[in-house]
Amino acid sequence: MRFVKMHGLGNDFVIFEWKELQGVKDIASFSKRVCDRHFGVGADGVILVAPSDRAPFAMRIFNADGSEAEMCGNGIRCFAVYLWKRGRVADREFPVDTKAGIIVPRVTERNGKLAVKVNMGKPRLRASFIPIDVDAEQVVDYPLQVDGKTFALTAVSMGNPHAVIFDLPGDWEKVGESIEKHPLFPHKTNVEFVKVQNRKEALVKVWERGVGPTLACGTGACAVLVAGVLKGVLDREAQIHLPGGTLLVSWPDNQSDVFMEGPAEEVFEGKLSEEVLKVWK
Ligand SMILES: N[C@@H](CCC[C@H](N)C(=O)O)C(=O)O
Repeated sequence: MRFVKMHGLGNDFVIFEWKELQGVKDIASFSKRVCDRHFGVGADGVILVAPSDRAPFAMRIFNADGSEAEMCGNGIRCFAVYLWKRGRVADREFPVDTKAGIIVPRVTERNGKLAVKVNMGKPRLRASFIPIDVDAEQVVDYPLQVDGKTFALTAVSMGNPHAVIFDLPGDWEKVGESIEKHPLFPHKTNVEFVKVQNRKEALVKVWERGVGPTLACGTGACAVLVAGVLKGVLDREAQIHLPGGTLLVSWPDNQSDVFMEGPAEEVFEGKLSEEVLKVWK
């Protein structure tokens, strides 16, 4: 079973072709083992290049704990570069079928390296779409009690749920884990902790649903920009600085789609050993 290891700003993925996984009965436990950094290849997620009846390809993304996510911003940049480098798409811009709808990446170049600008679609702000069990049209600065402290939370869905907090507590990993599993979020949530540097730049740490702390999160960076605009603390285009590097995100107006641009890099190709595969077949 062949795979390709890729990353977007250190948020790393193992990419498989759909047909390679036909014998795998339990994709959740397969993904968990593949992502294990000691007993597997090691990654934040597994991405499948799958068939679609409404786009040339569908992207499926499984987190390191085996759960399936609706979308992945860094993942879709890797997905686009993977297909483009292999001549599997004719144009630099093409639609990709995801569980969050059709998303459109465009392969570009920055400083002689491949990069991808992605039309990430519209942010969903209604509480019921995120979903978050709060009786409100939009959830901006909702006071959430966690471990005896109160955090002002803004909820945004970029196809997947995000809880954005404009604060960076020392124990952000512990707080992130508690919010991910908070009963207010029926599908759990990703959590972003933000320090605004100025109206065009923010420093962000991410606790990802189904993974834990990661070096970057593309959908998270988009959610941060949208939340920052709603709160009036960020401009409509800003650099979102994550531990693994910087993404450029824009949201031209409240009715428009969100755009995200950043790099994606292939690291190595490999083959899973028969010994490991036996467990799932
Ligand atoms: N790292 C991703 C998001 C991956 C899915 C996420 N953990 C979830 O469960 O929603 C990104 O770059 O967007």
